[in-house]
Amino acid sequence: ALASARSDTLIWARDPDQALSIGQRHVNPRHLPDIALPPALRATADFGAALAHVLEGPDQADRLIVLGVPMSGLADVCRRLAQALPARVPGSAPVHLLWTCKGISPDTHQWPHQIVAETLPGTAWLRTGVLSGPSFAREVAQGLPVALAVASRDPDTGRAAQAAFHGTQARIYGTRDVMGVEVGGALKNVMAIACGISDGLRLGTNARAALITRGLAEIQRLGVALGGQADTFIGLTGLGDLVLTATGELSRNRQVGVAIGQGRSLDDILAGGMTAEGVRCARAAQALGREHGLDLPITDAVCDVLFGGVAPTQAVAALLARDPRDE
Ligand SMILES: NC(=O)c1ccc[n+]([C@@H]2O[C@H](COP(=O)([O-])OP(=O)(O)OC[C@H]3O[C@@H](n4cnc5c(N)ncnc54)[C@H](O)[C@@H]3O)[C@@H](O)[C@H]2O)c1
Ligand SMILES: O=P(O)(O)OC[C@H](O)CO
Repeated sequence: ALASARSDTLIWARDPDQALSIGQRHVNPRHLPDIALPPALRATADFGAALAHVLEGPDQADRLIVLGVPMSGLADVCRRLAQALPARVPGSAPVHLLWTCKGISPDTHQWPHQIVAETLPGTAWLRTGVLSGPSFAREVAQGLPVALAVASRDPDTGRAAQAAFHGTQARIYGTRDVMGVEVGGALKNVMAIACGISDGLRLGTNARAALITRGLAEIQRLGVALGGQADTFIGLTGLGDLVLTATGELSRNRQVGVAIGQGRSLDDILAGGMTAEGVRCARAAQALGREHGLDLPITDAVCDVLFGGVAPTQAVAALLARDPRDE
């Protein structure tokens, strides 16, 4: 999306073959082999060169770095940045740093913004935020329209993202609610697994709608307890991303759920190395819910099925057998 909006976009890929293919042949053979990437897109495997491109490039007005790695790689890339960033940035304009990952650290239960703050202590010129919302990479790479949100405590970061992404394809909305956006992004993956399980069991569209709606209530309950704003969860990064991921066939989290509902084992499904962030963050979400005394029944059911040896049909029966309550 960035490369179609501006011609000075450079991708850093740690694998030199990937970088060569993206930069020279404009194709990503590993993830999107059938899609032609914008011809102006450049790529490098040299981290220092990529950073210099941002810091020393001609357009100092809106210097933007987007970290497109999964949760498991976020701390690592931030540490690389911390080592490579100069003490004083050339020029006077700030550098804006966005991340796209959706999840919770399985070991420390940290949210992405907490990992960024810990590994990259802020300087006056580095402004940070999360880029999130309903966005299958394949559709974005095909040039189809997409609406996203950038959450940052610094409104300039939202404005920088708007300036960089807005074009014919993307709209970016700004918000200050970093926690709400990150909770929505992480928990919708858990709910997508639940919906996938339900669809794999052929429980019907009524059941799926119930899971989406009650799943959203669960996401909002945790998000508000952690300091997020209630209305964030009916926006792009809450309801929007939940609907996309719980119903869209391109979702890897949903695919995991469908395969489990059809009787496959988690180990077998993940053997090919697929990224399904909901699997890695479900237990952390459950633990955070317990810490805050919250009822998260769908998250509990997903954990029971993924890690507790509970059969999907048993988990559904347990959800239906819960005591009646007000909506
Ligand atoms: N794929 C999507 O449609 C999509 C859309 C929106 C948000 N997201 C979120 O963005 C994040 C990344 O998703 P993805 O699908 O691109 O994941 P991915 O697993 O395909 O990883 C993206 C790239 O990051 C690289 N990477 C991983 N760890 C790294 C490290 N330590 N250093 C350098 N590179 C590293 C991988 O090799 C890969 O090329 C996830 O948290 C996902 O939830 C994905
Ligand atoms: O393929 P998934 O399930 O990781 O979902 C991708 C994006 O998060 C959708 O917004």
